[in-house]
Amino acid sequence: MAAIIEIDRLSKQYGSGTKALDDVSLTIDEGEIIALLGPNGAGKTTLISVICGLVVPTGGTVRVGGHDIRRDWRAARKLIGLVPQEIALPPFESVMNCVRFTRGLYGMAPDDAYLERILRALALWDKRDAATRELSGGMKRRVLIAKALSHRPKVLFLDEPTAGVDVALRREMWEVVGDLRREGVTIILTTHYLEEAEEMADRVGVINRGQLLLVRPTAELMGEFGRKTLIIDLDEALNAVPASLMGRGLELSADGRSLRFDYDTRADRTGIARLLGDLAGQGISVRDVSTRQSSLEEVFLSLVSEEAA
Ligand SMILES: Nc1ncnc2c1ncn2[C@@H]1O[C@H](COP(=O)(O)OP(=O)(O)OP(=O)(O)O)[C@@H](O)[C@H]1O
Repeated sequence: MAAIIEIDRLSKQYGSGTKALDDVSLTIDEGEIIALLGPNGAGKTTLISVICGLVVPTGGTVRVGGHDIRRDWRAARKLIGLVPQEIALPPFESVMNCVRFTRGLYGMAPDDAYLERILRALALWDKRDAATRELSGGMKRRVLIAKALSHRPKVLFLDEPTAGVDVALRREMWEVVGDLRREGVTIILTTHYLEEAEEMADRVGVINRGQLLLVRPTAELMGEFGRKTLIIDLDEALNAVPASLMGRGLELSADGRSLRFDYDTRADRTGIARLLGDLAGQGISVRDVSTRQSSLEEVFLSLVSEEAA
């Protein structure tokens, strides 16, 4: 797949001395959805702002559709739509006029047929003549998306699209993003919600203190998190894992009273039934079994705290 965004060794140090981006490199392919995860102040908004030409980097380069964002900013900007974190709309303007106006800012000829399509897709067509102050918070957010799409960008940035919105609305936003992807729009979103990244993104990038700690396909990450641990509490303590059960990845606790067994939840055969059968065959009686699973949340937190250490 062709690369649409190429970020090479990007850094940004603000005048205050804060290093918001530290040597970030990332290539994003056309049509993919990538979620950037990271705690407050990690540098997510700065990264988006640099790509969109709103913040000047102190080092490195960014190309959008092959155009350098600094030397060739006009061509790069045309390919980009940005949905900012803050909702700011002219309160007395109608929805349709807002969207028309934004399209005009990009120097594009009027195209009401296209704008109708996006307003319909965003379930705003019925509200096209309403003043924006009459809309609910969720509708306002969708107007921001309509504005960002008004010039038919190839790349859409969503900066915390569902911050502070309720569960139903969050699901609705996810659907909108899914529809955009089907249209071939590349989407980069920032979020604090791991569930959101899981639900929508092809790849997840974790940013902390200006550094991109990892970028991995979501399915691959989820695959890792698909691993579970079975904890088997024993009636009587063992001194060691029985020889006949060696090589199965069993781990005995320090007090000898429980065994841990890692398995893949998605495997056809997890090996649990056989293991329990074999334990019984060895005359080892089991008092209780429980499972635990590390979530994306835990892995994310451990990554971020390792960095801080
Ligand atoms: N205009 C600015 N001047 C000085 N420092 C800034 C400016 N904008 C952001 N910063 C600092 O840069 C760092 C990264 O901020 P940024 O807004 O990019 O983080 P973020 O990951 O988007 O956070 P959040 O999740 O809270 O939106 C923070 O330490 C922030 O205080």
